[in-house]
Amino acid sequence: MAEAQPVIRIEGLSTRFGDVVVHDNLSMDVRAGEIIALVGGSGSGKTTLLRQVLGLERPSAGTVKVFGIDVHHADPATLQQMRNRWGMLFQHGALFSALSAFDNVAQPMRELRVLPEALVRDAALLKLQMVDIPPEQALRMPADLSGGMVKRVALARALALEPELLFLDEPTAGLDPALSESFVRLIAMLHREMNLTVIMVTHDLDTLLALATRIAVLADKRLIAYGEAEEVVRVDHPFITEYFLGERGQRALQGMRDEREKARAANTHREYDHGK
Ligand SMILES: Nc1ncnc2c1ncn2[C@@H]1O[C@H](COP(=O)(O)OP(=O)(O)OP(=O)(O)O)[C@@H](O)[C@H]1O
Repeated sequence: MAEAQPVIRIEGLSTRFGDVVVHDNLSMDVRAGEIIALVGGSGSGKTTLLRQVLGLERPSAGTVKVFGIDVHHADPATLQQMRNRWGMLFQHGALFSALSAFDNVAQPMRELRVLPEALVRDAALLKLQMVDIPPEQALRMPADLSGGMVKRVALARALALEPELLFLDEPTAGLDPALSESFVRLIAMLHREMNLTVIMVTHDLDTLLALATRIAVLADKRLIAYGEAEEVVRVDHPFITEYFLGERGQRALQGMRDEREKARAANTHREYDHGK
């Protein structure tokens, strides 16, 4: 059977700023339902790549297709339609400070100019509820919200148009470990329930090992590894050794293995119980 078309296809992408080459002939696919973590050292070109996939920046060479459409050659109407099919959570400037939490989430729906206000209201409250913001908190202004709440409202906003594809730029940056963990659980739940494909840039090992189905590692202007965590850590490269195999990395990897073992044991029990 032919494989389904990837949600994102990057082919032969090169980026240079003046004399500085950031990406050199980079290719990668993202399949429906995956959670891809994009990692790499500072300045390795992660944010630039994300912005290129979103059509905000043009690469010097190569193509980026999202939903099978070339992002950099789509006409404005097509690009707008594509934008309505993806959501993004930026690390900074995630919310409009002059709008309440509710209005921030409602805004992408209002911009469509086709939905009746009653529907916008219900949908915005539902999205806020999904991220655990109760209706009585919905009219609070961003300045009055905690960092964790701002992230959750921004996530609700990214999900406002029921996207198929979600971009996350450092989703847990600035959150303490407990809040990070609950944010990770929230993303995992939304991924399952909304059939999302997710691509995230993150420095946080615990986040990426808990969520990513595949990890893409950018270094030396190339994708030096792209695969499941256990495959990636076997690639012999100084960045991978330093990032994944230091003390913190080893601890996070062990945590991931323990979680998977627990899930496997729970599944085996379930199958056994069904079989009885
Ligand atoms: N518009 C631009 N003009 C010139 N140079 C740029 C521009 N945008 C990015 N760069 C350079 O491209 C390189 C990659 O930047 P980018 O922000 O994509 O890296 P990153 O991997 O996201 O880094 P970090 O983890 O520190 O955020 C850097 O050297 C940066 O200075």
